[in-house]
Amino acid sequence: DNTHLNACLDHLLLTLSRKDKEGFFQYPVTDQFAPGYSQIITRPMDFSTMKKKIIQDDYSNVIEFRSDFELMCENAMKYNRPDTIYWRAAKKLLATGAKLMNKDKLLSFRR
Ligand SMILES: NC(=O)c1ccc2nc(N)sc2c1
Repeated sequence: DNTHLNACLDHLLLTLSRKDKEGFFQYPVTDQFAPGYSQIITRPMDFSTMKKKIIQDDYSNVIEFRSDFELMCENAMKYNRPDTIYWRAAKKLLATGAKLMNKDKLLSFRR
């Protein structure tokens, strides 16, 4: 059962979500706000979608959760130019996530 994993993922999501004070990553990006977004970004991801996936038991481990988080940040660094607040927020968020879900540290959690 995913009970323990989901509790961990909820904690990670809350911690990462709190870093996004401007709310750039809370909900799916619409073409209305970001012209041409759906043509440029083939695999959209955002915190609300990640929350839904936790509730639906879609994640089997933290690695899968981290992949969606990284996808979300990389999408923003692909669509937005480096001199934008969105690109800079994504880069900063990505660094926060890397520390929180450090690859080496996670290996020690494996059975
Ligand atoms: N996550 C993103 O890439 C993102 C979010 C919000 C937003 N609003 C705009 N006017 S462009 C834009 C991009």
